[in-house]
Amino acid sequence: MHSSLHVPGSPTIFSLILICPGGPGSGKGTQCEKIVERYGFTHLSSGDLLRAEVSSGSERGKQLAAIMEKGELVPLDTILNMIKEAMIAKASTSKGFLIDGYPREVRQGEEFEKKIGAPCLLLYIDAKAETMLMRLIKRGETSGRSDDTAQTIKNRLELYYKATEPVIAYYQGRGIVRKINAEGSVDEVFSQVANAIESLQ
Ligand SMILES: Nc1nc2c(ncn2[C@@H]2O[C@H](COP(=O)(O)OP(=O)(O)O)[C@@H](O)[C@H]2O)c(=O)[nH]1
Ligand SMILES: Nc1ncnc2c1ncn2[C@@H]1O[C@H](COP(=O)(O)OP(=O)(O)O)[C@@H](O)[C@H]1O
Ligand SMILES: [Mg+2]
Repeated sequence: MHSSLHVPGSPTIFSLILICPGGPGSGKGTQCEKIVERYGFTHLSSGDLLRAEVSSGSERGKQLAAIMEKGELVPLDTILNMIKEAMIAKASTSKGFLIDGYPREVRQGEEFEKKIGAPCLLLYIDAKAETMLMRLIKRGETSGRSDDTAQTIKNRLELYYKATEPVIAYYQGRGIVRKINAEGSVDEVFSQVANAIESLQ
Protein backbone atom coordinates (compact mmCIF):
# COMPACT_ATOMS: atom_id res chain seq x y z
CA MET A 1 0.00 0.00 0.00
CA HIS A 2 1.37 3.40 -0.84
CA SER A 3 2.15 5.65 2.11
CA SER A 4 -0.12 8.65 2.35
CA LEU A 5 0.87 11.45 0.01
CA HIS A 6 1.17 14.70 1.90
CA VAL A 7 1.10 17.86 -0.19
CA PRO A 8 3.08 20.66 1.52
CA GLY A 9 0.84 23.53 2.54
CA SER A 10 -2.36 21.50 2.56
CA PRO A 11 -4.32 21.84 5.82
CA THR A 12 -2.84 19.59 8.50
CA ILE A 13 -6.07 18.20 9.96
CA PHE A 14 -7.09 16.90 6.55
CA SER A 15 -3.76 15.72 5.18
CA LEU A 16 -4.89 15.33 1.63
CA ILE A 17 -8.10 16.06 -0.22
CA LEU A 18 -8.76 14.68 -3.66
CA ILE A 19 -12.00 15.47 -5.41
CA CYS A 20 -13.60 13.27 -8.02
CA PRO A 21 -15.99 15.33 -10.13
CA GLY A 22 -17.83 13.83 -13.08
CA GLY A 23 -21.31 13.35 -14.45
CA PRO A 24 -23.86 10.82 -13.23
CA GLY A 25 -22.83 7.42 -14.54
CA SER A 26 -19.34 8.58 -15.55
CA GLY A 27 -17.77 5.99 -13.22
CA LYS A 28 -16.80 8.09 -10.18
CA GLY A 29 -17.88 5.49 -7.64
CA THR A 30 -16.21 2.63 -9.49
CA GLN A 31 -12.92 4.48 -9.79
CA CYS A 32 -13.03 5.60 -6.15
CA GLU A 33 -13.34 1.98 -5.03
CA LYS A 34 -10.18 1.12 -6.98
CA ILE A 35 -8.34 4.16 -5.59
CA VAL A 36 -9.21 3.11 -2.03
CA GLU A 37 -7.98 -0.42 -2.76
CA ARG A 38 -4.59 0.77 -4.01
CA TYR A 39 -3.92 3.93 -1.95
CA GLY A 40 -5.99 3.44 1.19
CA PHE A 41 -7.66 6.87 1.01
CA THR A 42 -10.94 7.49 2.82
CA HIS A 43 -13.72 7.51 0.22
CA LEU A 44 -16.65 9.79 1.01
CA SER A 45 -19.47 9.62 -1.55
CA SER A 46 -22.03 12.39 -1.12
CA GLY A 47 -24.68 10.13 -2.65
CA ASP A 48 -23.89 7.28 -0.26
CA LEU A 49 -24.02 9.61 2.75
CA LEU A 50 -27.42 10.87 1.60
CA ARG A 51 -28.76 7.38 0.90
CA ALA A 52 -27.70 6.31 4.40
CA GLU A 53 -29.74 9.20 5.83
CA VAL A 54 -32.69 8.22 3.63
CA SER A 55 -32.54 4.58 4.75
CA SER A 56 -32.42 5.69 8.40
CA GLY A 57 -36.09 6.61 7.96
CA SER A 58 -35.55 10.04 9.56
CA GLU A 59 -37.77 12.99 8.73
CA ARG A 60 -34.79 14.66 7.09
CA GLY A 61 -34.20 11.47 5.12
CA LYS A 62 -37.73 11.61 3.74
CA GLN A 63 -37.18 15.19 2.56
CA LEU A 64 -33.86 14.27 0.96
CA ALA A 65 -35.37 11.26 -0.83
CA ALA A 66 -38.01 13.47 -2.47
CA ILE A 67 -35.27 15.75 -3.85
CA MET A 68 -33.01 12.92 -5.00
CA GLU A 69 -35.84 11.13 -6.79
CA LYS A 70 -36.16 14.19 -8.99
CA GLY A 71 -32.42 14.36 -9.60
CA GLU A 72 -32.22 17.79 -8.01
CA LEU A 73 -29.52 19.05 -5.62
CA VAL A 74 -30.14 18.72 -1.89
CA PRO A 75 -29.49 21.85 0.22
CA LEU A 76 -25.83 22.86 0.24
CA ASP A 77 -25.47 23.07 4.04
CA THR A 78 -27.00 19.63 4.48
CA ILE A 79 -24.54 17.81 2.27
CA LEU A 80 -21.56 19.96 3.28
CA ASN A 81 -22.15 19.31 6.99
CA MET A 82 -22.56 15.58 6.34
CA ILE A 83 -19.22 15.48 4.52
CA LYS A 84 -17.49 17.62 7.16
CA GLU A 85 -18.74 15.44 10.01
CA ALA A 86 -17.60 12.31 8.19
CA MET A 87 -14.14 13.83 7.59
CA ILE A 88 -13.72 14.93 11.20
CA ALA A 89 -14.74 11.47 12.40
CA LYS A 90 -11.99 9.89 10.27
CA ALA A 91 -9.36 12.67 10.37
CA SER A 92 -7.09 11.01 12.94
CA THR A 93 -6.67 7.78 11.00
CA SER A 94 -7.18 8.84 7.39
CA LYS A 95 -4.38 8.71 4.79
CA GLY A 96 -6.26 11.31 2.81
CA PHE A 97 -9.82 11.97 1.63
CA LEU A 98 -11.36 11.11 -1.70
CA ILE A 99 -14.54 13.15 -2.09
CA ASP A 100 -16.97 11.72 -4.65
CA GLY A 101 -20.01 13.60 -5.90
CA TYR A 102 -19.15 16.94 -4.29
CA PRO A 103 -19.00 19.80 -5.32
CA ARG A 104 -21.88 19.66 -7.79
CA GLU A 105 -21.95 23.44 -8.25
CA VAL A 106 -19.33 26.19 -7.89
CA ARG A 107 -20.73 27.64 -4.66
CA GLN A 108 -20.43 24.21 -3.07
CA GLY A 109 -16.73 24.33 -3.93
CA GLU A 110 -16.38 27.80 -2.42
CA GLU A 111 -18.14 26.77 0.81
CA PHE A 112 -16.04 23.59 1.06
CA GLU A 113 -12.86 25.66 1.00
CA LYS A 114 -14.19 28.10 3.62
CA LYS A 115 -15.31 25.38 6.01
CA ILE A 116 -12.96 22.46 5.32
CA GLY A 117 -9.97 23.15 3.14
CA ALA A 118 -8.53 23.29 -0.37
CA PRO A 119 -8.33 20.17 -2.55
CA CYS A 120 -4.94 19.30 -4.04
CA LEU A 121 -6.16 17.28 -7.02
CA LEU A 122 -9.31 16.99 -9.07
CA LEU A 123 -9.73 13.72 -10.94
CA TYR A 124 -12.25 14.80 -13.55
CA ILE A 125 -13.94 11.57 -14.72
CA ASP A 126 -15.07 12.63 -18.19
CA ALA A 127 -17.52 10.52 -20.20
CA LYS A 128 -19.81 11.40 -23.10
CA ALA A 129 -23.50 12.04 -22.38
CA GLU A 130 -24.56 8.97 -24.32
CA THR A 131 -22.07 6.83 -22.41
CA MET A 132 -23.37 8.10 -19.06
CA LEU A 133 -26.97 7.56 -20.17
CA MET A 134 -26.23 4.00 -21.29
CA ARG A 135 -24.36 3.18 -18.07
CA LEU A 136 -27.08 4.62 -15.84
CA ILE A 137 -29.82 2.70 -17.65
CA LYS A 138 -27.77 -0.45 -17.25
CA ARG A 139 -27.02 0.35 -13.59
CA GLY A 140 -30.71 1.02 -13.03
CA GLU A 141 -31.47 -2.60 -13.90
CA THR A 142 -29.78 -3.73 -10.68
CA SER A 143 -29.15 -0.68 -8.48
CA GLY A 144 -32.71 -0.35 -7.27
CA ARG A 145 -32.00 3.38 -7.04
CA SER A 146 -35.10 5.53 -7.48
CA ASP A 147 -32.97 8.08 -9.37
CA ASP A 148 -31.79 5.64 -12.04
CA THR A 149 -35.06 6.01 -13.98
CA ALA A 150 -35.31 7.53 -17.48
CA GLN A 151 -36.77 10.92 -16.49
CA THR A 152 -34.55 11.41 -13.46
CA ILE A 153 -31.47 10.43 -15.45
CA LYS A 154 -32.43 13.12 -17.96
CA ASN A 155 -32.82 15.68 -15.14
CA ARG A 156 -29.49 14.72 -13.61
CA LEU A 157 -27.60 14.96 -16.89
CA GLU A 158 -29.14 18.40 -17.56
CA LEU A 159 -28.20 19.53 -14.06
CA TYR A 160 -24.67 18.20 -14.52
CA TYR A 161 -24.06 20.27 -17.66
CA LYS A 162 -25.69 23.35 -16.15
CA ALA A 163 -24.25 23.35 -12.65
CA THR A 164 -21.46 20.81 -12.23
CA GLU A 165 -19.33 21.13 -15.35
CA PRO A 166 -18.57 24.80 -14.41
CA VAL A 167 -16.88 23.41 -11.28
CA ILE A 168 -14.07 22.12 -13.49
CA ALA A 169 -13.41 25.60 -14.90
CA TYR A 170 -13.44 26.98 -11.34
CA TYR A 171 -10.43 24.82 -10.41
CA GLN A 172 -8.78 24.68 -13.86
CA GLY A 173 -6.86 27.91 -13.23
CA ARG A 174 -4.99 26.34 -10.29
CA GLY A 175 -3.49 23.59 -12.41
CA ILE A 176 -4.90 20.84 -10.16
CA VAL A 177 -7.39 19.32 -12.61
CA ARG A 178 -6.48 16.03 -14.29
CA LYS A 179 -8.99 15.11 -17.00
CA ILE A 180 -9.54 11.35 -17.17
CA ASN A 181 -11.03 9.86 -20.34
CA ALA A 182 -13.69 7.58 -18.86
CA GLU A 183 -14.87 6.00 -22.12
CA GLY A 184 -12.78 2.83 -21.92
CA SER A 185 -12.87 -0.18 -19.62
CA VAL A 186 -12.67 0.25 -15.86
CA ASP A 187 -8.99 -0.76 -15.87
CA GLU A 188 -8.13 1.54 -18.78
CA VAL A 189 -9.70 4.43 -16.89
CA PHE A 190 -7.99 3.46 -13.64
CA SER A 191 -4.52 3.44 -15.20
CA GLN A 192 -5.02 7.13 -16.04
CA VAL A 193 -6.29 7.76 -12.51
CA ALA A 194 -3.25 6.06 -10.95
CA ASN A 195 -0.86 8.12 -13.12
CA ALA A 196 -2.58 11.31 -12.00
CA ILE A 197 -2.32 10.37 -8.31
CA GLU A 198 1.32 9.25 -8.63
CA SER A 199 2.09 12.63 -10.21
CA LEU A 200 1.35 14.17 -6.78
CA GLN A 201 4.49 12.62 -5.29
N1 LIG B 1 -17.62 0.16 -19.45
C1 LIG B 1 -17.44 0.81 -18.29
N2 LIG B 1 -18.44 0.84 -17.36
C2 LIG B 1 -18.22 1.50 -16.20
C3 LIG B 1 -16.99 2.15 -15.94
N3 LIG B 1 -17.07 2.72 -14.71
C4 LIG B 1 -18.31 2.44 -14.24
N4 LIG B 1 -19.00 1.70 -15.11
C5 LIG B 1 -20.38 1.22 -14.94
O1 LIG B 1 -21.20 2.37 -15.14
C6 LIG B 1 -22.18 2.49 -14.09
C7 LIG B 1 -21.96 3.79 -13.34
O2 LIG B 1 -20.77 3.68 -12.58
P1 LIG B 1 -20.64 4.44 -11.19
O3 LIG B 1 -19.27 4.15 -10.68
O4 LIG B 1 -21.82 4.15 -10.30
O5 LIG B 1 -20.72 5.98 -11.70
P2 LIG B 1 -21.04 7.32 -10.90
O6 LIG B 1 -22.51 7.56 -11.10
O7 LIG B 1 -20.18 8.35 -11.57
O8 LIG B 1 -20.68 7.10 -9.44
C8 LIG B 1 -22.02 1.26 -13.20
O9 LIG B 1 -23.01 0.32 -13.57
C9 LIG B 1 -20.64 0.73 -13.52
O10 LIG B 1 -20.58 -0.68 -13.46
C10 LIG B 1 -15.96 2.10 -16.93
O11 LIG B 1 -14.87 2.65 -16.78
N5 LIG B 1 -16.24 1.42 -18.11
N1 LIG C 1 -22.96 17.51 -3.78
C1 LIG C 1 -24.29 17.32 -3.84
N2 LIG C 1 -25.14 18.39 -3.74
C2 LIG C 1 -26.47 18.21 -3.81
N3 LIG C 1 -27.08 17.02 -4.00
C3 LIG C 1 -26.28 15.93 -4.11
C4 LIG C 1 -24.86 16.01 -4.02
N4 LIG C 1 -24.32 14.77 -4.15
C5 LIG C 1 -25.37 13.94 -4.34
N5 LIG C 1 -26.54 14.63 -4.31
C6 LIG C 1 -27.89 14.05 -4.49
O1 LIG C 1 -27.78 12.62 -4.48
C7 LIG C 1 -28.07 12.08 -5.78
C8 LIG C 1 -27.16 10.90 -6.09
O2 LIG C 1 -25.80 11.32 -6.04
P1 LIG C 1 -24.63 10.28 -6.45
O3 LIG C 1 -24.83 8.99 -5.72
O4 LIG C 1 -23.35 11.01 -6.32
O5 LIG C 1 -24.98 10.07 -7.98
P2 LIG C 1 -24.04 9.37 -9.11
O6 LIG C 1 -23.02 8.54 -8.37
O7 LIG C 1 -25.02 8.59 -9.90
O8 LIG C 1 -23.43 10.52 -9.85
C9 LIG C 1 -27.87 13.27 -6.72
O9 LIG C 1 -28.63 13.10 -7.94
C10 LIG C 1 -28.42 14.42 -5.88
O10 LIG C 1 -29.84 14.38 -5.85
MG1 LIG D 1 -21.69 7.39 -7.74
